[in-house]
Amino acid sequence: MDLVLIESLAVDTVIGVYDWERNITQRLVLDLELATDIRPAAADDDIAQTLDYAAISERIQTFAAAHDFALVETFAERLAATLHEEFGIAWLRLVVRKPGAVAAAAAVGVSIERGVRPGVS
Ligand SMILES: Nc1nc2c(c(=O)[nH]1)N=C([C@H](O)[C@@H](O)CO)CN2
Repeated sequence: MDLVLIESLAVDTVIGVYDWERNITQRLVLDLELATDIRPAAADDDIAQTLDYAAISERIQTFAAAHDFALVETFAERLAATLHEEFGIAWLRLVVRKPGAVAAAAAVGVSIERGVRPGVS
């Protein structure tokens, strides 16, 4: 299985369960592994035959700006569904980190895998 990678993508969004978090934006940092077969794109040297990490990164930015979830769990789940629907991604791993949320930790967050890994039944 091949992967397109997006690492340490910083997005700003309204996120949090506490009252003081509802009127500010905070930074989330995302890592994504996106399953695809890169061979057709490589054979033809054609961006149209692969997952465009620039376009996906831009979509994630607009997603973050448009939503105001309480939980990072909800952010992750809804973003995974959006990327699956709009880009036809068969399988992905998404890590959402919220730096600074816990002072003693470098970051806290969630990691999810969604979809069916190509070649695995
Ligand atoms: N599992 C989670 N725990 C907590 C979350 C969360 O989104 N998922 N959020 C908070 C607060 O918003 C916190 O990040 C504020 O610093 C607490 N626990």
